[in-house]
Parts: sequence; C-alpha cells; structure tokens
Amino acid sequence: MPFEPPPLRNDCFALPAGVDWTPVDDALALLRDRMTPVVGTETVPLMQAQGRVLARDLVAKRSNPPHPNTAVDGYGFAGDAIGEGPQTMPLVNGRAAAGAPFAGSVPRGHAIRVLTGADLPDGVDTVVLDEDVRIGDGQVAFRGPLKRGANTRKAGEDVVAGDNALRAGRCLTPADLALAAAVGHGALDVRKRLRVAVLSTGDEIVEPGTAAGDGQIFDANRPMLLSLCASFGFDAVDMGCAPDDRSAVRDALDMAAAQADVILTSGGASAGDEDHISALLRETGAMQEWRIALKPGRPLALGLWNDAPVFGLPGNPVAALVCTLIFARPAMGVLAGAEWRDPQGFSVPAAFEKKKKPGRREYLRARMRDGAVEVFKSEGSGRISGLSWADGLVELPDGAVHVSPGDPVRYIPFSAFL
Ligand SMILES: Nc1nc2c(c(=O)[nH]1)N[C@H]1C(S)=C(S)[C@@H](COP(=O)(O)OP(=O)(O)OC[C@H]3O[C@@H](n4cnc5c(N)ncnc54)[C@H](O)[C@@H]3O)O[C@H]1N2
Ligand code: MOO
Repeated sequence: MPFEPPPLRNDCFALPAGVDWTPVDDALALLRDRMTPVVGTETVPLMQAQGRVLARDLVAKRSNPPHPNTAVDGYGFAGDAIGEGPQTMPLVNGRAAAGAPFAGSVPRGHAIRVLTGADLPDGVDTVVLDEDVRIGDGQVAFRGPLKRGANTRKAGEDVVAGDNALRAGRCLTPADLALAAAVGHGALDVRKRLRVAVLSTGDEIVEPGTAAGDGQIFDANRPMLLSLCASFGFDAVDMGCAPDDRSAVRDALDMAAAQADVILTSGGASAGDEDHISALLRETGAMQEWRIALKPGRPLALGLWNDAPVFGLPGNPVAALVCTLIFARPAMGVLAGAEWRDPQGFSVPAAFEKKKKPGRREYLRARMRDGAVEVFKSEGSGRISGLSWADGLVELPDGAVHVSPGDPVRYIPFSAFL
C-alpha cells in the first residue's frame, strides 16, 4: 500500500467561537496550526528535483570537500618549514592535479607543483600562488612569511559527512541540487506534487478569446490562478468554469476533488443569492466563512469537499490574487509537505501618500522605482491592469496609519511568494 498521510480534520478551518472579523495574523496562525501534508512521497533523479519539496532530512554521505586540497594553482610544501624573507626550495618531480593526485610524499623543505582542486600530497599543507613565485633550476623561490594552510581548503570545511545538509520540507533550489550532488546524492526523496484544481464560477464568465455577449466577461481568474499554481511548483488542474447553478457547481466540485488534493474556486464566495460555493460548502457541514479584516479579499470561503480543502476565493481578480498569495499560498505549501513560509518583505520609503482607518489590513498593488515604492492609481478590486502594472504588494498594518512620502512601509515583491 502506498504511504500516504491522513486526510485533514473536518473542522480544520473552524474559527474559535465568537470570532467575527478575524485579523489577518490570527487567520494565518490558524491555517499554520491546522494544515498538514496531504501528499505522499516518491524518489526522483537529482537532475529533476528542482522545485520539489524534500521529504526527509538529507544527510551528507560524503564531506565537502572530501579531502584537503589546493584552492589555487601554485607550489605546495610543509608550512612550518619556512620563515620570513626570501625562501628557496628544491622542486620534487611530478605534480598533483585535480583527479590525478601525487602518489608519493613530499620531503620537508621541498615543494611540488599543484593545480587548483588537487588533493594535497602527503607532506604538503600550504600553497604559494603562481603569481608570487619565480621558477628556475629545479627550484621555486618566493617571499615568506606564509600562513600555514594558506591557499588550501580543509576536508569538510563546508559540510562534514553525517551532517544534515538540507532539512525536510525545503523547496529545492538549483543551489540545493548542487549541494545534494556534492555530498553524494544522485536521487532524492521528495513529496509528490500537490495537485491543485482551479475552478471559476459565474453565469457571466466566458472563455477568453471567444465571443462575449452583453453582460458577459472573460474568465481572467482562471489563467491567473492556474499559472500561479504552476509557478508554485504544483500540478495545476483546469476545471473550467461552472455556471451559477447549484448542481453544476456540485458536479464540478466532485470532479475537482476526484482529480486534485486542493481546490481553488473564484466567485460565489460571499453570501448572495448566487453564491453557490459558500452555500454548497455549508451543506457539507465543513464550511467556514472567514470574514477577514482585510482589503481586498474580505469574503474567503473555506471548507472540505470530499476531504479536499477548498479555498473559495472572492471573484474580483485583485481580491482573488491577494487571497491566494496571503492565505492559500502558505497553506498549500504545508499541504504539499513544505515548511510554512512567511513572505519576506522589505521596509522601503513610500513614494505615495495614504490615510487608512484602523480595523483591517490593506494590500496595495505596488512596484519599486528609484529606491522608493509607488502604488497603483486605483484600489478598485476589479482593476486587473493594476495587477499587471505591479511587481508586488505594499502591506499596511491593521491599525490606522497616515503614510507620507519618504515614510517606511512594508513592500513584498511577488517573487517572495514563489
Ligand atoms: N452586499 C455585499 N456585496 C458584496 C460584498 C459584501 O460584503 N456585501 N463584498 C464585495 C466584495 S469585497 C467582493 S470581493 C465580492 C466577492 O463576491 P464573490 O466572491 O461572491 O464573487 P462574485 O460576486 O461572483 O464576483 C465578484 C466580481 O468578480 C467578477 N469575477 C468573478 N469571477 C471572475 C473571473 N473568473 N474572471 C474575472 N472576473 C470575475 C464578477 O463578474 C464580479 O464582478 O462581493 C462584493 N459584494
Ligand atoms: O474582496 Mo473585495 O475585492 O475586498 O473588494
């Protein structure tokens, strides 16, 4: 039987009793607390592991470097055999090169030709750089003093065999693959990719590029959310668009839960007559409507559908993106077996003025220009051009603020969510 984690609990999205408008940090703390990995593990070749989530701590099978070696092209000798001022040493026949070590031993007071990366021959612990020597008559001449061990690398100075080189839950970067390779691994145990189904809802939504009649709009959320999930390293599953019809939405959720580990829907998340996502999730008894003290993205419907967590995102594209980045992204990371990650923001000077009332956190579309952060001209939640204009978000705190140009504000680049 495949080794798979247990499903989430039915009440995994429940808010504590009496909570009404949930502050963003409380909502995030709840998600962090309740989410657990839902995907199993598999072994993949190292070369194909970029972007995957490491399933177990990676123990170094070999030290890096494995042996003491020279960091430069030059001449190696015993460091304690020289003093200050001019030095002359007879050269031993032969040389040590990377991949072609010198088999013999170098007598004290003698030197040997060494090339970068070569294991230090027996009797050598110090190297003088090519640029600092003169060669002639079977001898090498240079000026002392030279620190013992100069221009060499110690065995294990980077990683020692048996050390934990990488921690489980890490999303593997190109540099991680270099490290894993260096310490002796050719294949890695990783989490299976999280499958994320993306479903749009709404009678007014039509396929991009088709003819749109009066009252119809093109599906902008689906291409955005599918590509976003792919950029997070997940398998994005396109579930198309369901009309505002309870049984059609039910069928679409059934299909999504059969094909994916998580479901992202957009539209129909609030409590209007045609808000079928929240109504259906409520029917399962696992629906939680999170009214988050946040702009944009107030209504976020969370629930389980046939054991698959559902993030019912608001329909407005700006709110859909903000809710995905701020809530769904870190939660999906944990479902995928990764560590919880808070996006790294920066404190930068504002290039704008803004007054904000207390009681909710606000995210503004933003971009850095000339060392300061500017914000989009409108805060309208349907203004998709502003998402495209932006390189990130400015996060304004829950309390009241009056930002003036030059004041420090928190800027989170979109790349911080990847
Ligand atoms: N009486 C209230 N009305 C609304 C409230 C409220 O608190 N009380 N909240 C507003 C806010 S804030 C938002 S956000 C929206 C969220 O509503 P829904 O999640 O139910 O979304 P819809 O009503 O279905 O759609 C909202 C808006 O977004 C457009 N949309 C939907 N899907 C797509 C898509 N795939 N691509 C492009 N655009 C999409 C849709 O046509 C609507 O214009 O509710 C407010 N109302
Ligand atoms: O979530 Mo709505 O888009 O805040 O405006």
